Amino acid sequence: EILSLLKTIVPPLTSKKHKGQDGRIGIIGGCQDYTGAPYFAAISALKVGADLSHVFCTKDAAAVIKSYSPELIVHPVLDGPNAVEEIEKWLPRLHGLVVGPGLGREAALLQTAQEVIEKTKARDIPIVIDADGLWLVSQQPSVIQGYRKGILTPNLMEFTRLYESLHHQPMDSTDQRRNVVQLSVAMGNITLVLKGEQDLISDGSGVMACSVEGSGRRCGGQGDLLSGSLGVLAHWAHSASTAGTIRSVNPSAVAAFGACALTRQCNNQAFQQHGRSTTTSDMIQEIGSAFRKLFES
Ligand SMILES: NC(=O)C1=CN([C@@H]2O[C@H](COP(=O)(O)OP(=O)(O)OC[C@H]3O[C@@H](n4cnc5c(N)ncnc54)[C@H](O)[C@@H]3O)[C@@H](O)[C@H]2O)[C@@H](O)CC1
Ligand SMILES: Nc1ncnc2c1ncn2[C@@H]1O[C@H](COP(=O)(O)OP(=O)(O)OP(=O)(O)O)[C@@H](O)[C@H]1O
Ligand SMILES: [Mg+2]
Repeated sequence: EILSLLKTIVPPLTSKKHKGQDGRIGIIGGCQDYTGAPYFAAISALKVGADLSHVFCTKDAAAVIKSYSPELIVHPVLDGPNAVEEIEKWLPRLHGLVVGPGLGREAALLQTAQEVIEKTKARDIPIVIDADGLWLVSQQPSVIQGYRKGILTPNLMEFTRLYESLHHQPMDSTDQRRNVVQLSVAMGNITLVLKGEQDLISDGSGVMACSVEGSGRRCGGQGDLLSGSLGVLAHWAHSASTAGTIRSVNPSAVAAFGACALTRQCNNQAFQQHGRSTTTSDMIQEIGSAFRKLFES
C-alpha cells in the first residue's frame, strides 16, 4: 500500500527537465575521524535520483571525500570561521538536508549544525537528522521539535539516548512500538525511524513497520545509505503532497518507509552476491536495481 504510494511520488524522467529539478541535496557531516559516512549518504542520494549532492564538511575531510568520487560537490567549510554563512548561501538551492553522518561531536561543529538547522527550517526544507546530528538533538530537542518536515533516523543506541533525554527516565525496551509513538509525540509529532530487525516508523499517530527482507550482515554505513536516500525521498514526497498527488498521509512517513525498504533491499541483493564480505559500497551498487524493483515495477 505504501509502496504503491511511493511509486506515485517518483518524478518521471522526461526530456523537459533541467539539471537540479529532481533534487539538490546537502549533507552536513564529515570530519577528521569520519569521511566514509558523509560519502555514503551523498552518493546514495545521487544513486536514488537526485541531480546534485553537496557535502559540507571540515577542511581536512574535504580532500579525502572528493577523492572518493568526482560526482560529489564538496565544501570544506564546516570548521571555518564563517561556517553558517557559507552553508546558508547554498540553502536557497537545496531541496533536502541530511544532518549528522560523520559529523563527530565537537562542540563547535554541533553549534554550526544547530544554526544551519534553524536556517533550513525557516526555508521549509525537509531535514533528516541521523548519527551525530541525533547527539545534538538529545542535548537540544527544541532544535527540531515540532518541525513537520523533520525526520529522525536513530539506531537503537541513538533512540535510547533520545528517549531518555526527553522522558527523563530509563527506557523499558519491551514495547518498542509504544516507545516510538511516545518519543514522536514528545518531539512534537515529527517522524521517527527506529532502525532494527524491523524498522519502526511513527509520527505519533500510529506505527508502520518495514520488514522488507535484508540479511544477517550488519556492516557499518548502512544507516548512511538510508539517511542519504531519505533526503531525496523526503523532497519528492513533500513535493507530491504540495501538488496534491498524495493526500491524507504524512509525506515524511511515506518517504521514511521508502528509504527503509530500499536500504534493506540493497542489503539483501548485495548479500546474495557477497555474503559475509558485503560492505556498504556493495549495497550502493545495488541501489539502481533495488529502486526499480521496489518503486518502478
Ligand atoms: N565509514 C564511516 O565513516 C562510518 C562512520 N560512521 C559514523 O560514526 C559516528 C558514530 O556512529 P555510531 O553509529 O557508531 O554511534 P554511537 O557512537 O552512538 O554508537 C552506537 C553503538 O551502538 C551499537 N549498536 C547499534 N545498534 C545496536 C543494537 N541494535 N543493539 C545494541 N547495540 C547497538 C553499535 O555497535 C555502536 O557501538 C557517526 O558520525 C556515524 O555517522 C557510521 O555511520 C559508520 C560508517
Ligand atoms: N537486525 C536487523 N535485521 C535486519 N535489518 C536490520 C537489522 N538491524 C538494522 N537493520 C537495517 O540496517 C539499516 C541500518 O541500520 P543500523 O541499525 O545498522 O543503522 P546505523 O547503526 O545507523 O548504521 P551506520 O553504521 O550507517 O551508522 C536499516 O535499514 C535497518 O533496517
Ligand atoms: Mg548511523
